Amino acid sequence: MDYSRVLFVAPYEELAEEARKTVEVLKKPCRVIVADMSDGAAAAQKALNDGVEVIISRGGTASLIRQAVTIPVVDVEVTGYDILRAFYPLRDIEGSFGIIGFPSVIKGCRTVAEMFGLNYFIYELEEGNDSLQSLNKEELAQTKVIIGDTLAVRYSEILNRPVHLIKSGPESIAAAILQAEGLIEALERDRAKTALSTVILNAVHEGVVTIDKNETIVNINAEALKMLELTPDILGKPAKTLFRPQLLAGIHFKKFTGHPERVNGRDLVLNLYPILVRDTHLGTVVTLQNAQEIQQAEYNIRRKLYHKGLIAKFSLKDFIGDSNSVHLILNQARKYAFTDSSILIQGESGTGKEILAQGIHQVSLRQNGPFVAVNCAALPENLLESELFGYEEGAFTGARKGGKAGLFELAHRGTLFLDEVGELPLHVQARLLRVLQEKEVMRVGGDRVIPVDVRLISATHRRLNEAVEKNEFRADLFYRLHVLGLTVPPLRERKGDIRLLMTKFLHELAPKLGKPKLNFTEEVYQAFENYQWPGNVRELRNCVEKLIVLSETDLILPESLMAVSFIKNQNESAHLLDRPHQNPESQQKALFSQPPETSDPAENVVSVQGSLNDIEKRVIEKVVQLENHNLTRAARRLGIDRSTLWRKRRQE
Ligand SMILES: Nc1ncnc2c1ncn2[C@@H]1O[C@H](COP(=O)(O)OP(=O)(O)OP(=O)(O)O)[C@@H](O)[C@H]1O
Repeated sequence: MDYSRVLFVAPYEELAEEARKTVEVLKKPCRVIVADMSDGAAAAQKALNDGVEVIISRGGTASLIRQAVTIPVVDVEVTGYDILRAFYPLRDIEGSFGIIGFPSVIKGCRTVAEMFGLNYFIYELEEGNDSLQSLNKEELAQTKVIIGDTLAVRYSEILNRPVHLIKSGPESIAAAILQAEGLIEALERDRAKTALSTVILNAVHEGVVTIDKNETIVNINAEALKMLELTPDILGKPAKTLFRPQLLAGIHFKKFTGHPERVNGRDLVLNLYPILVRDTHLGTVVTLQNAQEIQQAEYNIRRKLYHKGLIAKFSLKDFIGDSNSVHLILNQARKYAFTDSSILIQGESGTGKEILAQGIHQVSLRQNGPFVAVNCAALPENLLESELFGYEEGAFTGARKGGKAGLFELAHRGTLFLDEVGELPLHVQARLLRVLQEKEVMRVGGDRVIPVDVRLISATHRRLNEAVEKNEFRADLFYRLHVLGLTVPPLRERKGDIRLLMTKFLHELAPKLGKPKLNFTEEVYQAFENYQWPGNVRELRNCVEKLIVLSETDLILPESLMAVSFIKNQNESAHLLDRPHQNPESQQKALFSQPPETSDPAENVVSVQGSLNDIEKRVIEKVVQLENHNLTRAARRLGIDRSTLWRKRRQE
């Protein structure tokens, strides 16, 4: 114990003397001064500036000091020994005694006076009112001697009687000093705890504000001060200076987390925790987080976890073509890129719809965000919903522990590309519509909403407006997806692009395949221009690649076309080369034998030559055509899964 931390204010010299002796015996550092009543209080106040933390005093002086300072004041209690010591020498005095003092002294005195069989009267002083105004004059007149504490001694002249002071003995002084020491130790422990929690509170990255049960701010950490641009004088102010009263009203027994709120002009996310001690609400701890920082962190996590495959590879420059329609499409695409509206790209399979979607993302304001693509036809129906919207742990059997973020969440601040959007089942369409309206997703099996900022680009090879008419696609969703539209014509309608595409693909692929000098003959160019390309640019690219691989000289000759899958059959290739202006429909039909279709398309292909694969492919295409490009129905009719159908159509 530091010498300067405990001050003993003795109201009379003899007590001071006794205190000094006790201090020496106990070897406890304690400064002792003599000062009575208001002088004692003034001395105590002054001592605060010297770092005194506990004061010891006695009787009325102790009461006055307690009123003057905020630090703990220990009373030198009047013990039974002290009272006995005071009464013993007076025990043989004839006549009555007066006992004047504060309640703590009176009680013991009464017991001792009765033990000695004395006549006595009592005058009890009140804390804060130590006047003798209501003293009974008659009683006083019969009294020979007064016993009391320092106050009685002070009034001895007015009382006009001998006054015997109840002095404090060494035991009570020692008890007070030890109690003061205990208080200093408790203060130390308290300080250590406070220092620890202050360090913890200031080390956390969140703002923390503590409010007591009277809704007063009692603690605020450095981060909260910084976040809200406040100074520490906010302490002691009502909580409503910072928070809406309604916000705190409900926080008595239940924590409340993730609450977006504007505090002191800043957008924050608040968590409120009630402080409960044995079910009694003692206050609230509010933690504050910067809404933007949370979003950024969430976004970084999303990117980190799913960085693979979330980047757009193609730019608009990769969309090759010199026809008017291609120029028009690219022009529109560049304009659309600068908006945030949904885009629907329509066009046959292989016309480059995904290249356009990626290209738009690359020039859009979201270019640094993720590009997430999903093929709605390639995913089994039962998986589609959880893939798009994510799921919470335990949402269904086999759901991953901790749940899983959906593609919408992954595409946050970026673009989500829904390929084959026309294949979305109706119940998923309803959910998608809600997400687009609310701009937030709820994971499957979850109950919290997650705000998402996603630009949607969809693509379809179906005529979606016809699907709407047939009630296969929701009209409201169609209009939401089709705010802006792009239609990519099939390759057969822009034959002028064929030569350019052939050359580009040749220049891109031939060096990679170790045949940098390779060229097409004019006849091959023409044959390509004459073909109808049902698989569009994808098919053309694959054809070029195969021709490169199969070529044995530096020139690709018309004869090489025989080896290409779509015209593998010699008759067919001759047929295609001979009749360049045939329309696509009749050309498709030509792939099937005569007589024309019966009710079961499979019957139409029995006589078609070629490998089993070719025949299967033709059956599939025929059924897809008969089902008006509705892949779900086509798959059902073929007796295969929708995703299998999608895979088979893509297979070479
Ligand atoms: N205009 C184009 N320029 C260059 N390559 C193209 C073009 N159009 C298509 N391609 C080629 O065709 C392939 C398929 O393109 P993409 O996947 O964008 O077509 P899609 O219309 O989305 O097809 P699907 O409807 O079957 O998904 C691309 O990988 C690319 O090689």
